Amino acid sequence: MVALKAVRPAISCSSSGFEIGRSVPVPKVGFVKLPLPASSPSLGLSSGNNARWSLVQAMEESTVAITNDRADVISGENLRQMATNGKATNIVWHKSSVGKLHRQELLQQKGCVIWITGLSGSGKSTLACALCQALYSRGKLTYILDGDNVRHGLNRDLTFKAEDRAENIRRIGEVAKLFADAGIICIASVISPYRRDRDKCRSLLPEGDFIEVFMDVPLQICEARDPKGLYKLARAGKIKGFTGIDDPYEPPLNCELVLPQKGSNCASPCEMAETVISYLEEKGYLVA
Ligand SMILES: Nc1ncnc2c1ncn2[C@@H]1O[C@H](COP(=O)(O)OS(=O)(=O)O)[C@@H](OP(=O)(O)O)[C@H]1O
Ligand SMILES: Nc1ncnc2c1ncn2[C@@H]1O[C@H](COP(=O)(O)OP(=O)(O)O)[C@@H](O)[C@H]1O
Repeated sequence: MVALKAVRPAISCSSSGFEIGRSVPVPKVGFVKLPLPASSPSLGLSSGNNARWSLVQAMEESTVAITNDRADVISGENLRQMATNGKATNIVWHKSSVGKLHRQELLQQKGCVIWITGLSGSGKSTLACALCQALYSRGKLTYILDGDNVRHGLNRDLTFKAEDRAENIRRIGEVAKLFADAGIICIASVISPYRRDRDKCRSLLPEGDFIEVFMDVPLQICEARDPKGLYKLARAGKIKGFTGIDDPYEPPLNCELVLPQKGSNCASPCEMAETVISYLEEKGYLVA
């Protein structure tokens, strides 16, 4: 049994067998103090005096859960972003009278993130543009976050080392979350080679709103395309740590859509865009 202590205003609740991924109902408005797991090798946590705590702001009938070393509101009022987090403390979410539902009503669509992952040259940017165009012609608002482009501004300080790639993906995931909250269909087109980094972005969004699309194109085809000549440079040793050559790419294990290369044939970008649009229609993202 783990007691959850309220800080302000006074509330309390408790849970038995509190584990990673388990959720706890929160009875009233306020802050709950959640113990992070006492011992979890995967999180690198230790027990006893080193046990860590996390403050989460919650409302009546919200549900709080611990995932990825972090406590968060996962249902009830849409307050996921309210968690005291990282190095920032004593921060309180300021709510607007115009919310996501109003914006979605205005746009006649639902905000979500379409996360296109795959090797360099697999066709991520081409699909992103085709999708943007096809949705635009249906009167739907999208915004593309392309890895190459974001690295010209927001992420210009980042290299291609694993930790910088992780930070690149974290920032893009957070920005994509804001676009989705704006009611926009956000299309992220990034190699995002590590499963863990992609899964963290998924966990930022409500269930269903992160739609992972894998460009399943073999390395030899991407390399033969080589539109920027980067594979050639990587093979010549002039670029170190190039994804697929001397840096890893971890394909998704369980994503929403796989756009496969069949032998030397590949669906056209427009056909691929239609596949994604059919998915959005089926899941209700193209209506408010
Ligand atoms: N070392 C290395 N490895 C992979 N890619 C490289 C590298 N150096 C530069 N580039 C170019 O950067 C583009 C990928 O940026 P991303 O932000 O999508 O990469 S990542 O998600 O952080 O791995 C990628 O663009 P795309 O070809 O559109 O994928 C490359 O053009
Ligand atoms: N569906 C497709 N069929 C054939 N060629 C494609 C397709 N999609 C993209 N390409 C070509 O592949 C190359 C890489 O596409 P790009 O979208 O830049 O990939 P990425 O963004 O993954 O690096 C480009 O020359 C593009 O014209």
